[in-house]
Parts: sequence; C-alpha cells; structure tokens
Amino acid sequence: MQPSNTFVGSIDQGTTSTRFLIFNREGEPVASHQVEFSQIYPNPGQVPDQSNIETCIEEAVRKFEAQGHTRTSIQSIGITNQRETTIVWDHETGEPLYNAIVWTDTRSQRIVAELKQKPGAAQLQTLCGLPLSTYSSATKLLWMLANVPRVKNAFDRGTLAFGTVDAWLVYRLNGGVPANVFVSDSTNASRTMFVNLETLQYDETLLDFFGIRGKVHLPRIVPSSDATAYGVVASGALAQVPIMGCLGDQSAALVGQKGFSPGMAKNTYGTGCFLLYNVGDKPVFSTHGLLATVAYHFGGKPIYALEGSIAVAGSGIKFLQNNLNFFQESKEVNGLACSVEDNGGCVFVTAFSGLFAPYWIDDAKGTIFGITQYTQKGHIARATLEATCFQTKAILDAMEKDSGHTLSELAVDGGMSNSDLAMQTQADLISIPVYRPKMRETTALGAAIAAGLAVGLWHNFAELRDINRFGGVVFEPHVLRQESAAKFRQWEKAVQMSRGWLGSKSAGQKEAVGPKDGKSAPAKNPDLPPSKGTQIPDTSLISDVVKRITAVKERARVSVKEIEVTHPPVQTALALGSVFCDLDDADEEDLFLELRKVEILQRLRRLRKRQSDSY
Ligand SMILES: Nc1ncnc2c1ncn2[C@@H]1O[C@H](COP(=O)(O)OP(=O)(O)O)[C@@H](O)[C@H]1O
Ligand SMILES: O=P(O)(O)OC[C@H](O)CO
Repeated sequence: MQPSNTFVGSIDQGTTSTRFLIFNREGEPVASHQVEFSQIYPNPGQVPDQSNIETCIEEAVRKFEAQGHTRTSIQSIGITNQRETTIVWDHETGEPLYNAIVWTDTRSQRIVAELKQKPGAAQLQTLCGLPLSTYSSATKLLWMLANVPRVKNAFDRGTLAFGTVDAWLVYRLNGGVPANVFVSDSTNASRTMFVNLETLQYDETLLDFFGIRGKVHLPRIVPSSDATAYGVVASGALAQVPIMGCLGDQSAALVGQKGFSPGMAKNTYGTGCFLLYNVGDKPVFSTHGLLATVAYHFGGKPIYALEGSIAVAGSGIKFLQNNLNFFQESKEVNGLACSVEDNGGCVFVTAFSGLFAPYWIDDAKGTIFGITQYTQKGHIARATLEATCFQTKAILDAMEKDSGHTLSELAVDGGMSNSDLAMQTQADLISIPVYRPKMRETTALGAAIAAGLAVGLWHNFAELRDINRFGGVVFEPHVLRQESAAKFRQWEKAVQMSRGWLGSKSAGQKEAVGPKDGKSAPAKNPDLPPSKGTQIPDTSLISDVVKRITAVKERARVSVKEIEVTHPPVQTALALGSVFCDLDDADEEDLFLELRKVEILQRLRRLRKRQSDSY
C-alpha cells in the first residue's frame, strides 16, 4: 500500500468553472483553486481554455506546497468534464477550427427536426442510448459542418478531428500534435451518439446515419481508469505527472458518491442537474424518456446507468443573478426564496434549452406562469428552485417505471445543492430523504478515484468506504404526498403549456441561436394530412395532439382528418393540446367530450351554410 502522504490531482472542467483539487488518500481535498469563466451568448462558447487549467494547477500546487507537501507526492491526475460539448480541430496542425458548442446550445434544432424524418432515426436510441436531440454532440458537429466553412474544408480535406472536452484536454495537456494523444473515455464517448453502448466502440450504423464514417478523426475509446492511455502532462507545475483517470462529470459524481452498486443513485445540481441510477453491467434502454449511458468503466465490464438529464438548474439561478439582477451571488437565492412562504402561485418552466428528460421538448421556451400584481422576486426565486425539483420528481417517476425499483434515498451534490430550501423542497416533492454529503466536490473526487485506482493509491472499492462518509445532512420529507402531488400536477400542466413557442411565427421573437444560413426548412410532419391554405407553425405540437386525438377517435367517432380540414387545425390543436396536457382516463373522457363538441360545432356550421346557400 502507498504511504498516506501520496496524493492525486483532479481537474474539473465544468460548464461555468475550471477547478483543480488535490486529494489525500482519505479523499479529503487538501488544496484547490477555481477559476470561473463565462460563455458567449448567443454565439458559440469558447474552446475550453487550457490556460485556466494551468492557472488552477499552479495556484493549487502553490497552496499545497505552502502546507509543507512536495509536488512530487502528486502521483497522478484525473480529469472530469462537462459532457457533449463539441470541439473540432485540425488533426495535422492541432489548431481549433471553431469555438466549442456547449451542451446546452440549441442551434441544431432544425437539423434535429430533419434527422427525425430520416429512415433509421427511430432505431438510434436502441444503439447509443440517447434520443435524437440538440443535446448530443452529433447534431452539434453536423451544425458546424453545415455552417462553418473552415470546419467543412477540414472535413473535405480529411483533417477534421472531433472530440468532447475530455479528448481535447488530454490532447492539449499532452502537448498537442507531437504527442498526439487522442483518446476519450467511454463515459464521454457514449454521449456523442456515435458509440454503440454495448460494445463501447464506434458503430457503423450510427456513423453512417450522421454521414461521418471514415471522414472524421475520432478519438480512441479507452477505459475511465487507465495507467497509460491518457499520457502525461507535458508542461507546467505538474509536468511529467501521468493522467490516469477520466470521467464525464456526471459519472464522476456517481463514483465520488460511491454509487457502485446497482440501485444506487445520485443527483448533481450544477449548471444543469443530472440523476444517474446504477443499473449494473447491462444497459437498460428507457421507455420513459431517460437515457442509457455508461456509468464508469474501470477495466473489466463497464457499468451502466439510467440517466435523467435536466438542462437548467444552477444556470436558472445565474439567470436571476446576471439577467434579472435579483442578487449578487448565487448563494443569496436561498435567502430570497425563503423571504416568501411559498411560490405565490408562480410556476417557472426554465426551458431555456428546451426541456430535457423525461419530456424532450425541443421547442419549449422558458415560461413563468401565474404572475399577478402580488408576485415578488422571492416567488420567482422560489419557483426557479422548484423547477429543478419538479423535473427531478418527473425523472424519478420515470426511473421507477423503467427499473421497477423505488429509490429509498437520494444522494445529492453540486452547487445548487447548497441551498437548504431547494433540498428540503426536493425531499418534500419526492417523499424520500435527500442526503447531502459534507464534502460536495464529489465530481472532482470521482475523477481522483479513477486516477487513484490506476496508480495504486487505492486498490479496490472497499478501501474507499469511509471517504466522505460522515457529517452529511439528511433532509426528511415533511409534506403530505397529496399536497406535493397537487403541486406536481400544476407543474406538468405548465410544462405542456410551455410547448411550441419557438415554432410560433406570430410570436415575432428572434431565435436565440440557430443556423444563420436560413437554408434548412422546417421539417414536414408525415402524421398530418395536407391542410388547405393553412401554414403549420409547429408540427411537433400538432403531431402530438393528433396522436392523442387518434388514440380516442374510435370512441369519439370523429375523423381526425375531418377536424383538420374543416376546423382551423392549428387553433384546434393548440387549444386541445394546452387544455388536455396529460391524458389519464379522466382527461381522455374530457377530450372525448370536447371532440364531440367540435364535431357538433362543425355540423352546425355546415347546416347554417347550407341554409344560407339555399336562400
Ligand atoms: N449556495 C448556492 N445556492 C444555490 N445555487 C448555487 C449555490 N452555489 C452555487 N450555486 C449554483 O450552482 C451552479 C454551479 O455549480 P457547479 O456544481 O459548480 O456547476 P458546474 O460543474 O456545472 O460548473 C451555478 O449555476 C450556481 O448558480
Ligand atoms: O456542468 P454540469 O455539472 O451541469 O454538467 C454538464 C453535463 O455534463 C452535461 O451533460
């Protein structure tokens, strides 16, 4: 066993900050440094800046040495990073060809709509575990190919290299072209949509679907904990220290929470919020809006997870801080939200990037419902915190359906988990205890564990047992299930009412981010009959409503087609869609009655027309 004065470093390249932490064998951070950075809106994000990492390493090492340690006692380094964010560079020169497109970015929305119409689209998720959406790296790469001439030129010349943040950082930390260490760990690679979840290799069907097979340099996929694959740091304060661990940040948090057994789950409230549920060594493909993903792969069999991804969590708080000037620092959100007793009737669907799991509504937009003259900042702050908690509840419900297992406790971490009110609200909504560990840098800890296992700082999971085990806080549910169920129903209604805004021509809004060439036309929806002279502003919404109508049309004895043709289809669909958002049996009955009304109305109109014609 290594002496206890050996350490492992961990680079955490998050969405809003870069950190470097040095952990001891007890899993305690002994020194760290963090640099926050901002993204460029609505244009592309920057390529993750290696100089931030160098600064963090230098500063943390300085603090570490000030405690009497020597830098040579840092045995290896782990990397953890925001996933899906897409980076392209020239394979020959190592030069980045465009800014990174960050995982939250929705500019590929039209591309996604078009891809959904392509043969084979429905099978993708059964191969890679991910739904076709703006979230994955694949559609971001296609957007670059369609819109950035430099990227297209490199593609045509055969020099285009693609990677997620891990691949880029490993490549850069090794010194770029000369060493050419071009690898990605399986937890990151599995987020691209190019990788077969069972083989953990690039899948020809997937590469063909996206049209990139043999045309783009892709990183070699390697295990998350490996003594040699990731190379060594080429320069700086930790030059020659080997990189031995690499995990996407959500996988790292699961490892940092020691969620090593099937049935264990964690929820990380960072920029977004991600619930990962360990399902063991076989992937579980969700039928309820969740993702199948690699939890970690430490050699041997990979371990898989079901994932519920929420696009906006802490970024909603940043929105209140930076855009609405509600407070100076994120931590103040708790006090502001506690300044009122409840949300005052406000529900905030924070769909800044559409809605992710379990809804997957690309065209939803952020919407606050229930504002009155009475509404205060505190109500909106509270509604912002609640939005993430409601989505977590929806994800847990889906997870229970997919796994057949009810969670007994939810382990949490990430910046927003510092809000006691948010965590209490979470426990109240899901009716199980929420456990927040004492040390919340679990993401960085996970990467340190991956690197530490490879270098022999730890030898097995049993040795990790006492790490961060004591001193946490448990939030017990205090609210009656009925009460939280009623609130949740209101949330679900708000979700349905937030749909379709992006496609609405009448809104006159500017698309926040999107293809500038205007070439791609909105997708045609094959579910719809052609409607004379009516422009269809939002095909997905109508398609959804038509599906619902179809489901009950037998009972309603009305023809969907007749409604579409004789009744203004968009208005009908919108009206029905917003009122009958969640079709349980009672709603179906209501919809049935409503359809009857529509039918009667149409008959009356026809009758009146015939009467007036005959005069
Ligand atoms: N005390 C706090 N209460 C609520 N939210 C917080 C608090 N501290 C940080 N946050 C939020 O957490 C997010 C940062 O969390 P972090 O886990 O560092 O995310 P990331 O890894 O995505 O950069 C920010 O969006 C911020 O708004
Ligand atoms: O920055 P976070 O912590 O919200 O995590 C980003 C995720 O990896 C995106 O999938």
